[in-house]
Amino acid sequence: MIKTTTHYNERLYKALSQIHHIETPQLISVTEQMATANPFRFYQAGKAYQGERVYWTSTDQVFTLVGIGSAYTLEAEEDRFNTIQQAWKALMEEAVIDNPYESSGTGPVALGGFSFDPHDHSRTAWEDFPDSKVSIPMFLLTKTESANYITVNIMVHPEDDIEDIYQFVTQAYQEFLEGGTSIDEMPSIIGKEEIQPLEWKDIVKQAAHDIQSGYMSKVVLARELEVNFDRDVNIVSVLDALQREQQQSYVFAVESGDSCFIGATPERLVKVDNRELHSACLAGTIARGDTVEEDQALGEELLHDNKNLQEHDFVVQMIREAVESCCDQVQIPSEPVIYPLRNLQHLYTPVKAKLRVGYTILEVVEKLHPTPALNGYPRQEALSYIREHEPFDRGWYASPVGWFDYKDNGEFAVAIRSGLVKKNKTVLYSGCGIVEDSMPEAEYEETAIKFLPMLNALGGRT
Ligand SMILES: C=C(O[C@H]1C=CC=C(C(=O)O)[C@@H]1O)C(=O)O
Ligand SMILES: [Mg+2]
Repeated sequence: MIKTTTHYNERLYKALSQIHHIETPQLISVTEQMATANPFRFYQAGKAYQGERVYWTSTDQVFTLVGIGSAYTLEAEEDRFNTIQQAWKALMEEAVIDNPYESSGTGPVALGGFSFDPHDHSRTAWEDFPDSKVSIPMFLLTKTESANYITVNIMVHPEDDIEDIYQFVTQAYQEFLEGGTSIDEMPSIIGKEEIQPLEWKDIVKQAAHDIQSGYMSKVVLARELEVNFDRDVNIVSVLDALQREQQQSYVFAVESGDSCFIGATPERLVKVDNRELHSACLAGTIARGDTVEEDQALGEELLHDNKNLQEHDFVVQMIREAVESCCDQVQIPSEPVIYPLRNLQHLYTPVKAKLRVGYTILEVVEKLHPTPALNGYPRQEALSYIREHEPFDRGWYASPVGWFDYKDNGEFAVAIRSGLVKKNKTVLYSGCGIVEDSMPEAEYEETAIKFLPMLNALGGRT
């Protein structure tokens, strides 16, 4: 249980009292430090806000955000990154913020993400997820290595009664802090189906051929795996399993309407902390070995394999170009290293730089997305190819998912190794980089391994 203090209620009341005769809605945000906090219990306690919860933890698993409810939601279709940035800026200029803490990710924070391709509107499964959606949660838990914080955000409207809001928030707050119930058991899998695997191999063959003829240099092609359960999927138990099993990965869940987009991705798009920028190139894959020797031999093979080095190199080239256009002191090692995960190992090149004054994290996201790790190279040719040949809408798969705060710090991951959960049905996504030497069967096997993190967490290991 988390203990709150009277002091906090006083600060909340004081912040609310600062609102007099407003003509437009205004955000109030009050942050308090907590002695202890359990992110899963906090998430579970927010059950009444199902459809408006977000979970996020960084790859080192020492930074976690849990958002419950929505004080305000920003969505945009046209010029989506810029439109959201402008709306956010306007909202922050008017906001009443009481946050005595320095920690990034406290105070007003927006959590959410974007679709892969706003020009692909063959939605179907993705009707709950617009092209962009970030929310400022009503209740935000921020857990860092050394401290826990709770931020309450409230949008006050001109006609609102301050006393009513105060009563509502303090009561809801107390209920939250009591914590949720224990984690439910996972339901059982009753059916599992790979969607059109043979057709997918044909598309891969065709793509390798089109690359050899010079249409483009690389394209990432994905496929789907449908999993059905005897009852509704319990999001917290999947998060719990992902977090235990997938070290070195961002574990996330974004609920929207009746659906939840969930996964454990190793791929960072960008992190900005006090203008220090980190990005990553992660592409090129091989299996893990059964013994240490076999594992190392596979790693060595990957580090010298031309096909995988090529897949990786397109990512490095493009990210370098994007980062150099908005940063100084860009540092990118000339050779990749191995990034080991539970089920596979990748080629990895870290990127570090100093973000120039005047650039926001969303501007960087716009420049970087989609990288050739999930799209291809050149960008437009690969995007058109995916639109034309992949027989489904990617929705938010392979897209930026993350957060940013009012001090312009934030982090976005690339949401791969993920799936869309809707009640008792889940669709998983897995893709791989096709270059001129790609072999359909080997790429098929690679996507099969990439399904495993989600499949295992759902209880579907065979
Ligand atoms: C597109 C995916 O992986 C990308 C990230 C790392 C390695 C990849 C590869 O080797 O093909 C992919 O580019 C996915 O997992 O769905
Ligand atoms: Mg690959």
